[in-house]
Amino acid sequence: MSFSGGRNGTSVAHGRSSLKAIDSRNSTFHKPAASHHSNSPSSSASSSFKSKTPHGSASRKSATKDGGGGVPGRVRVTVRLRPHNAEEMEADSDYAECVELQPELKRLKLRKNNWDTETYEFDEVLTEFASQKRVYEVVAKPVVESILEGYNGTIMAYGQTGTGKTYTLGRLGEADPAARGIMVRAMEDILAEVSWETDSVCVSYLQLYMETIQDLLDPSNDNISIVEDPKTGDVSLPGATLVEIREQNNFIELLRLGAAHRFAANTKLNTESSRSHAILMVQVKRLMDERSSPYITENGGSSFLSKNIKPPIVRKGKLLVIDLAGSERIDKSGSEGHALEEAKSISLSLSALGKCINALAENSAHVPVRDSKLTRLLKDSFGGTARTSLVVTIGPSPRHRGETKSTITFGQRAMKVENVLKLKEECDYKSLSRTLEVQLHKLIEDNERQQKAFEEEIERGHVEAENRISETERKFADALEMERLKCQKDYMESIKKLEVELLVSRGKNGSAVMAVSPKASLSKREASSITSSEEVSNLKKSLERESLLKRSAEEEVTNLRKQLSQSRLLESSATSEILKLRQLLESESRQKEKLGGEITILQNQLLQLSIEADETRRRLDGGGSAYVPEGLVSATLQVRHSELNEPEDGEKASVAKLSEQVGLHKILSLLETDDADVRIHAVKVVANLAAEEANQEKIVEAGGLTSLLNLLRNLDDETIHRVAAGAIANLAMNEVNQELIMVQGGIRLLSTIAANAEDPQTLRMIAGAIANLCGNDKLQMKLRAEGGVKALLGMVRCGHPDVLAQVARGIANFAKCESRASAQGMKSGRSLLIEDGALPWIVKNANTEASAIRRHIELALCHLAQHDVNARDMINCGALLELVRVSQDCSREDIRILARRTLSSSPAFRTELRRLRIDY
Ligand SMILES: Nc1ncnc2c1ncn2[C@@H]1O[C@H](COP(=O)(O)OP(=O)(O)OP(=O)(O)O)[C@@H](O)[C@H]1O
Repeated sequence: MSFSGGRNGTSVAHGRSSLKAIDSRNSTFHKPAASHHSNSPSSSASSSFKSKTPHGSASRKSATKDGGGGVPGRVRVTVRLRPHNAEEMEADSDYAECVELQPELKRLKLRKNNWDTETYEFDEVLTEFASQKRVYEVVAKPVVESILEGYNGTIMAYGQTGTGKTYTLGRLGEADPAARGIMVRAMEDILAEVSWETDSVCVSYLQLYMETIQDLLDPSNDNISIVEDPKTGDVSLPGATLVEIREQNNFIELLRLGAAHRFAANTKLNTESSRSHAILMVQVKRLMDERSSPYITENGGSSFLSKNIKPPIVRKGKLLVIDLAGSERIDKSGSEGHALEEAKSISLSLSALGKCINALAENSAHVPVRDSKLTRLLKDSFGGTARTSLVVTIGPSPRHRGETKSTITFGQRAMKVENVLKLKEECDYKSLSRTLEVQLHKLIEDNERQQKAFEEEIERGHVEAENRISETERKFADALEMERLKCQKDYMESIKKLEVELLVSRGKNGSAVMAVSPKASLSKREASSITSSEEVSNLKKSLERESLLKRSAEEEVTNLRKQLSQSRLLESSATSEILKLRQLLESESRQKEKLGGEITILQNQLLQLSIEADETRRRLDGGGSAYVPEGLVSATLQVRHSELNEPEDGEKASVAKLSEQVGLHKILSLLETDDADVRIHAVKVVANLAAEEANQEKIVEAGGLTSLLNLLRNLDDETIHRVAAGAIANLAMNEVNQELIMVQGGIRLLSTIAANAEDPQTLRMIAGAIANLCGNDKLQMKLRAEGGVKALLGMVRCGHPDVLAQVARGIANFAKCESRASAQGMKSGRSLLIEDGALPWIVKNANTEASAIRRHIELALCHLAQHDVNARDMINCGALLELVRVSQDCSREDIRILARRTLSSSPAFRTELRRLRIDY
């Protein structure tokens, strides 16, 4: 809460930057520093913040960003009135409405007694006709929007058993989607906003029963402890089941499971009453800016880590939706045995909550947060740095006026509690490190793959070049060898030829020398020499050709050698590239190691923090008195529930005090004093005391009623008449007193005074008193015989709307008792009201503008119409047509239904309506 916060003038802890600056002892149990008042936290937030996130763009209405300073506001309180239930319809029609709502003025009027009301203002006032959608929008939507932006928020329902807390928060709306409650609608809005790639939504559902926290999703887990971070003040329940929600259906399933496990014990007040506080905890984690995720840039196929590595920002919002157990007083719950223990435990935790709220509202230095588990759980979620919305639920029944008043007072106090919203934002180093690690692995793998491919490529080129060289060399050697062999062969053949030719020429020459002339022998020699020189020149040519071939082969070899050296160069440059890649890899590994080191440091810090948290928790558990002085704790325990819940208004408190100090007998004795001023004052005091149900019996027992009737009888003083009639009207709320008033001739007396009085206030009191008596079945005949009905009808001459409202109430009560008596066979014949001439006035006023008058008359018409003996009179004076109008136009559905039922069950009405051709 800040139920935490800093001492006045000390700023509250928030965010990472404040971690070191906050001393854990001072950071708890104090009122937040800011004291701005704002009627509407949501409006102040919307004007103060423009958050730019991938999720919440600037267009979002309530986008908020506190820039570290926090958003001032206060707890927002809405009051919701439950419609009458069937039992109240039956039992309460004797009484005036207890509560009147003015939603347009955001006001609630609570009836103090027959003629007096108290007015309260709330942030919103929701009538019994408010739809569940409207309730969600008013109570919960601003809180849900805050959660999505990284704030803590709480929505809590407080009120007497059976006033609609679970209806408001927990309805699943499966049969009728319009009936979906706040829990279901809140999750719908959350799921519509979050992104599944980056965000998460987790839910726990718990109940706090008899000071133990139990897991509604796993009932065997029934003693969950509350853990509080000593530095940030964050409260968590590490033992609770945490379920990640991605689909609304899964959430509904969880709610259904939780509701089935919720412990419910019957009490006299409500057979389905919840005896535990139900707590739904929704944790929303959102990645705020996708651009701030690790900067890994793809660049032409090769990747590298940017120098600017920023951790992603994560915002964490925690929503608590709390359906408190019924707030009724222990004595009123009628519990015994185990149920009494339950009621005490509920009372203890609600008292503790009330005390914390009182302390916060009064800006007190100490907020007694440790008095109950409920307040410890709410420490970081009520007021303080969280946005808080409280819906107080009330019922319409005047019989529970005391509880309704207590609920309203609780709500009024809560409206004074300030909050200073704080953003729950942190850097996600873990996810950064995870992402970097993944990226690093990817880079290493990429590099290894590329290096391998490159090496393979080079190897392939190398082998290919070698193959080509050896092939060329082999070809060249073959060609050379062939050429050499050919040359050799040609040469040998030429030599052989020459030798043969030489031999031939020698043989010829010898014989010729002997046979022919020397001249002929010479010319033959010359011819042979010419042939040889031709052959030599041929040989030379062929040698030259061979030389040319050899040279071109040599050139080819040189070329191939060049190619080989080029490919060797290529290989060495590839090797240096590989070297560079290896270096890059090494530097990336170093970077990874460095990050690993940082992560280890952070983990150590985390460990250190959790050790400190454990120690602090141990200290707190072992000796809470370090924070809450012993005396305060025991004093707190002694404070009674009633003291806390109902700080009385000045006048009532002083009257109660006076009565305590002076004594009731003494005050009543002053009614008979001769001093007129003292007497009037005493009558006023008695009237005020009589407004409280608890005093009514005591006053009558001590003879107060007799004294008041004597005053009316004996004094002709208008003020005395007015105030004494008021006191008698209050006493007439009690059934036993009603009989005593009759026995002591009260009706005749009141009727006589009414006949002569002109003052509308005096008439209003008398009409109020008679109207109360009209609701008593046993007194019907006597009341009428002593002129009560006539007196009541006579008072309409005054025309004042307050008097007319009381007259109408009396008539409705009387008609209801008559109708009941007729149904039980205890009465026959037409209504005494009709006999006494009430019908024309009823018809005339049945459609009046004043709702207080109209509602009673509409009820009276329905009661009169129940019995066919009244039908003829009703038809004759136009009451039937009014009844038809009521069955169609009445703003209250229950009355419309009653009128319709009455019309269709009466044969006389049916015949008449057929005759008139009126559909109903
Ligand atoms: N606004 C409403 N409109 C119609 N019916 C309502 C409304 N509020 C409550 N009810 C009905 O009143 C009854 C009691 O309501 P609910 O159980 O919500 O009260 P509660 O305050 O949660 O009681 P408890 O403290 O015992 O849990 C239920 O039957 C419910 O349907």
